[in-house]
Amino acid sequence: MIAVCGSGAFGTALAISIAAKGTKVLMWSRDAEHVAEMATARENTRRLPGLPFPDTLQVTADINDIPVGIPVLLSIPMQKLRDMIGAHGAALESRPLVACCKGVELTSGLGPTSLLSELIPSATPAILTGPSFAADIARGLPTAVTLACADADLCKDLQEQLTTPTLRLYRTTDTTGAELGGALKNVIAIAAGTVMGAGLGESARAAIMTRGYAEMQRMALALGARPETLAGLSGFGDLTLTCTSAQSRNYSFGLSLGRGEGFDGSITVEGAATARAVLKRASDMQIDMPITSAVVALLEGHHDLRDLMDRLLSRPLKEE
Ligand SMILES: NC(=O)C1=CN([C@@H]2O[C@H](COP(=O)(O)OP(=O)(O)OC[C@H]3O[C@@H](n4cnc5c(N)ncnc54)[C@H](OP(=O)(O)O)[C@@H]3O)[C@@H](O)[C@H]2O)C=CC1
Ligand SMILES: O=C(CO)COP(=O)(O)O
Repeated sequence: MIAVCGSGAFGTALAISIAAKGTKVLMWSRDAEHVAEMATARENTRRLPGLPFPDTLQVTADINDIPVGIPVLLSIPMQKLRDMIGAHGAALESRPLVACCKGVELTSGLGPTSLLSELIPSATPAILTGPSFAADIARGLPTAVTLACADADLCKDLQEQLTTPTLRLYRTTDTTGAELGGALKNVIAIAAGTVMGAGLGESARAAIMTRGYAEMQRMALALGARPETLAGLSGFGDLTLTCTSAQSRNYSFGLSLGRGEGFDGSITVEGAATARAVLKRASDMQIDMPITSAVVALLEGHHDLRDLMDRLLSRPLKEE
């Protein structure tokens, strides 16, 4: 048995996929009304409509229903994870906790596994990340992602528990690389969407993706990530998906920015807060991140897009 905390699009998709192979899954949400709705409809009509729950998937609004010791997947947006643990951490002690979110916390500069280690030292943190849209996972379309956990034996055990016939997990002990890949690619996806929304063309997007990847590597390697993790599913793989599909909320947010249109503020766009958190860390460490810096400037309304493109294009010429 496993549990999933958070019944957003991603938590629900993982719960459906894992339950569909016969594993018992208990999904928790803080919202009792939503839980009652899901229990009756046997689907999550609010966040992932049209994808029915297998019989092995149950829902609860009481986190204490989660049995002691079983692995818990935490699918809560990065900037909300501290609040969620603050309110419910006592029920999550002494067990594997698999962060299923992508970002860097604005207030602390920590990624999901470091934050879990700080808040629940008795638990063993892991992270599940990589190129995967919730709807694709829930529909049973073929998907491959990275599972990272510093405890190699536990990582192997979790890999077996969480892999399904259509959701294939690769494992690594490099939690730093896996979580930074997932966090940083969202910032570059906003930039890629902006370029496309502004009609600057696919060549410009390819440049943003490639130089964005260079930026991701500079930051991640300086923080101890392994290059092969960045080149894998959680880094290059997710960068490719997120910068090229309008299914991505980060990319779509960028499209709206580029077109000068508004964007629904209730939609989870992890890259916006992460861009600010990463830029602060980068400037403390004196790491050059011009695309991240341009995204932050755009978000804060300090410069318009044309001005920012001119700045990027007029940087000193250098070796690749
Ligand atoms: N959607 C996708 O395709 C993918 C998403 N991810 C990642 O998964 C993470 C979650 O995204 P996603 O599921 O799409 O987000 P959603 O916006 O769909 O859902 C967020 C969920 O978190 C819950 N939540 C928010 N704040 C709290 C809190 N303080 N306490 C308890 N629960 C809380 C929400 O509950 P409530 O409804 O009550 O507000 C909701 O269930 C993100 O980091 C994202 O990057 C990764 C891969 C794919
Ligand atoms: O992380 C994702 C795909 O791997 C989902 O991206 P968005 O959060 O931009 O929708």
